[in-house]
Amino acid sequence: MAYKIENDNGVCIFTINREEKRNAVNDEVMNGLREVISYIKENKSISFLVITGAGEKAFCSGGDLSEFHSLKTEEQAFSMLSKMGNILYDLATLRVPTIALINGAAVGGGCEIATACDFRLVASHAKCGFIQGTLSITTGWGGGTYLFERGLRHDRALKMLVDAKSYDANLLYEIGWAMRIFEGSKEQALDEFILEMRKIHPSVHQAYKEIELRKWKERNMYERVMEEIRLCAKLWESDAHNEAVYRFLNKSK
Ligand SMILES: CC[C@@H](C(=O)O)C(=O)SCCNC(=O)CCNC(=O)[C@H](O)C(C)(C)COP(=O)(O)OP(=O)(O)OC[C@H]1O[C@@H](n2cnc3c(N)ncnc32)[C@H](O)[C@@H]1OP(=O)(O)O
Repeated sequence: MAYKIENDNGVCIFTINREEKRNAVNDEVMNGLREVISYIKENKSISFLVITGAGEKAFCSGGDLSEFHSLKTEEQAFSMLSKMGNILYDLATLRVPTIALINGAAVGGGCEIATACDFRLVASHAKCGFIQGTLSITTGWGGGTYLFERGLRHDRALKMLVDAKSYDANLLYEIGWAMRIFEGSKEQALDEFILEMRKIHPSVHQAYKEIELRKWKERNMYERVMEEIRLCAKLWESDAHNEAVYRFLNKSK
């Protein structure tokens, strides 16, 4: 199965389980994310959602280019991008705190998933970046909009997007994208973080999130995410994008 969902005493852990593809997101993973979001909405005993990837090499390498490369037109691209864009919006607006447990590289859409989460705990060896520019596209799942809302200095957020390269963990911490860097096992890093969080009643965590989400509603967050996705869909059908994806998929041949 392309994903795993576990409930560890009120902490719901979603693991993308496609190590051989560096945990790239395909339709099955998207449907899994939908499933976990619905589960949390219906199950009030869940206090946290954690997203992570299988193995140590990658948290998530973004959209599965071998599957999504068949989408050629703007409308075809928009249909896939907006499906994931809606899922990420639902994730970002969940009542419970969300934690990206970044066990390895988070690039492209993987970096967008992490940015849509409230907290980013980053393994010291992990490199993360919005590398979409190297594929002649922009962030296609709303990640640019979330990044600009995350309180990073504007120049640092913008530079992270236009650099289109991966940053190491120290730099991610320095610019304020990573909340914490960890050495050793991700399970231990998560346990320590959850232990601190549990000192405060879940209703308090949820009340603070509500305050932030109200701000987002007033700032038309959903509409802005959809406009971002439309921009990416337009670039998706360009020759430059098609050629870049072809090069990636044929790099070792
Ligand atoms: C679609 C939405 C869009 C968005 O909105 O942002 C995107 O996400 S665009 C996709 C952006 N992602 C990429 O461009 C892929 C980037 N991948 C990498 O840079 C590297 O794979 C890595 C994540 C840094 C890991 O490097 P490494 O450990 O050296 O692994 P390999 O590169 O050798 O990959 C192993 C294996 O996995 C396949 N792979 C990796 N990422 C993807 C992907 N996103 N889609 C499909 N396949 C992917 C890679 O092709 C290798 O396959 P094999 O050669 O068959 O072993």
